[in-house]
Amino acid sequence: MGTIIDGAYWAGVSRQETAQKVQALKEKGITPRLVVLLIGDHPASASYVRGKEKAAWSVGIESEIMRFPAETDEQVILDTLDQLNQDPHVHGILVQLPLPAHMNEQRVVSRVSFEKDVDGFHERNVGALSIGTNRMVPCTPLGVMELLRYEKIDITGMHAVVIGRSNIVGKPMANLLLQANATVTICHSRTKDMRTLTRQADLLVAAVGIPRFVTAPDVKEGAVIIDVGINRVDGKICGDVDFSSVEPVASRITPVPKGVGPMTIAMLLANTVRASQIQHRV
Ligand SMILES: Nc1nc(=O)c2c([nH]1)NC[C@@H]1CN(c3ccc(C(=O)N[C@@H](CCC(=O)O)C(=O)O)cc3)C=[N+]21
Repeated sequence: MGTIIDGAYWAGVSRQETAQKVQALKEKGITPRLVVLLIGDHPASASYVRGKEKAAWSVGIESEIMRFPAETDEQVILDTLDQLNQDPHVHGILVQLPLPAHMNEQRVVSRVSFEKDVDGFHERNVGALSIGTNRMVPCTPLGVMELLRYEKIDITGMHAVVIGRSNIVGKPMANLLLQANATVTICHSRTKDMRTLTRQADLLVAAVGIPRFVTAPDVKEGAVIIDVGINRVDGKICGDVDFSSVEPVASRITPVPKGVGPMTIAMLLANTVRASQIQHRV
């Protein structure tokens, strides 16, 4: 039976560490500040954004949500970002994704100054990660690495298989695992005979966005299973892993909810503090 990794617990530990760093900054007269841009009225996005704001205040980070109607001109968003980039009281900027279809996602995301890019989506931060000079690292894969560290799982030499190749999770996840000396395989929608690959995984990261995609026959006995999926099925949230069939085969497994999700939020707060430190050179 796999031990369940308690992401909600570890996120609390991480938030406490962050809260102490916020205190230290405040003693120097610096109050970390995060601004979240929410464009359109995607209901899930609105709820995530409120969760982020609440978490920020809980560690002493000031947070503000700027809301824009879905039909807003992209130029209005770019101008807003230029202003926020200039504002010395703003340390972190996050543009909630997905954006309305008429906007160019990479253009908008890369308009955030790379020093305030707490999502780590700016081209410059992406490039830094790929050459190992990490600056801002995307929150979800960073949260996975923190979970592995907290759980004392040494991935050196492990065969890590990542399912999914998105810019937000799959690619940065593969880069971080590689930096930690895992042997990394990335699977995706065009991969042939995926099961043969996933069955070789000592560490399997599921980031496909398909509910219960990974089932017991995809998994090697004793593997560590990290479920990054957040899917809504019949009003309930479930992961990319079929938890009930996979859990008995795994050595450790993250649940959904209360697995990687809370760590993502905790890493957003940690990145905001890091951004404040970098901008004030402390
Ligand atoms: N620029 C940008 N950055 C993001 O980081 C980003 C984004 N856009 N767009 C949407 C996705 C989604 N995302 C989640 C983070 C935490 C939970 C989370 O903590 N979920 C709880 C459950 C919450 C619930 O019950 O609804 C859990 O897994 O336990 C979920 C989803 C961040 N995203």
